[in-house]
Amino acid sequence: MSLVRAKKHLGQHFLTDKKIAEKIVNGLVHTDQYRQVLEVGPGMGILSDILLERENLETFMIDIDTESYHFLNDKYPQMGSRLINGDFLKMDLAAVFPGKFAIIGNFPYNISSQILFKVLEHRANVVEMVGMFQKEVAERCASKSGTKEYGILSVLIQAYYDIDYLFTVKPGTFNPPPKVNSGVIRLSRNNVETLACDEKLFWTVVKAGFNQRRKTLRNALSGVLPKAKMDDHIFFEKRAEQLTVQDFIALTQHVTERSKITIQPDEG
Ligand SMILES: C[S@@+](CC[C@H](N)C(=O)[O-])C[C@H]1O[C@@H](n2cnc3c(N)ncnc32)[C@H](O)[C@@H]1O
Repeated sequence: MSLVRAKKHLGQHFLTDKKIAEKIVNGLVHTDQYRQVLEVGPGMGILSDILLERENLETFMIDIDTESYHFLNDKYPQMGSRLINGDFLKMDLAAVFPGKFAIIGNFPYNISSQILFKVLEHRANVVEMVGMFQKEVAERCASKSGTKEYGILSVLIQAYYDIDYLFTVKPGTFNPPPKVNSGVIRLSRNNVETLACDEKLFWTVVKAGFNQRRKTLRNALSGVLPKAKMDDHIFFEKRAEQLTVQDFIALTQHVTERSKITIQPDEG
C-alpha cells in the first residue's frame, strides 16, 4: 500500500505520533450522548485506527482527496459507505446523521473557520467536537472578552458550547511539518437549547460588531440597525471586544425591546 502524497492545497500535514493521535481521540468524553462520530479529513488514518478500535462508536469518515479515499478504502474494507470521498463543507450532515453525533479531526487549516461555522449551523445535533487547528485559531475560539483574540467565532462558539483548550502540538510531529504550532480543542454542547434572545439578530449584531472592531458598537452597527434602535445604553459606547457573550445576548434583547417601543406608535 503506497502512502498518500501530501498535497499542500488540501492542507495535508500527516500526524506521525500515535500517542498524540490517541490523546486526540481520548478528547471525546461525552460518548454516553452519541454513538456516531464523523472524522473529517482522515488522510492516512492515524486517528481512524484508534477510532475504529472503539466499540462504543460507529465511525464515519470524509476526505476530499481521492488518493486518501482509495488508500483508506483498501486499509478499511469494512467501512463501506461510511467512508466518503467528498467535501465536508458540502456534506449534507442532516441526511447522514438524523440524531446526535460528534465530529473529530486533525482539520485542514485552510478551512478552519468554515468547519467551525458548519458545526455551529448543526449545533442541534453536534454534541461534541474535538479537533486540531492552527494554535492561533484554537486560542481565538477559547479567548475571553477584553482580549485581542476575542472575535466572532469566540462569541458564537461560546454561546452554544463549553470550550476546553486541550493541548498544543509542535510542527515536528507532522509530515510534512506545518509552519506553525497546532492546538487541540474540545467543544461540548451546553444545555442552552436556544439563546434568550432573537438568535438571528444576535448573529447579525455579533458579526457586524466585530467586522469593525475598532469602532464603538453605535458606529459598527449603523449598517444593520436603524439609529432609532440605538438609545443611550452603555453597550453602544463600547467596542465589540468589550462585551461578554451574555452582554451580546442582553444587547440583542434590548434592541428587540426597543423596536417594540418605537414601532408601536406607528402601528396605532
Ligand atoms: C491535516 S490533514 C490530517 C490528516 C490525518 N487526519 C492526520 O492526522 O494525519 C487534513 C486532511 O483533511 C483533508 N481535507 C482537506 N479539505 C477537506 C474538505 N473540504 N473536506 C474533507 N476533507 C478535507 C485532506 O485531504 C487531509 O487528508
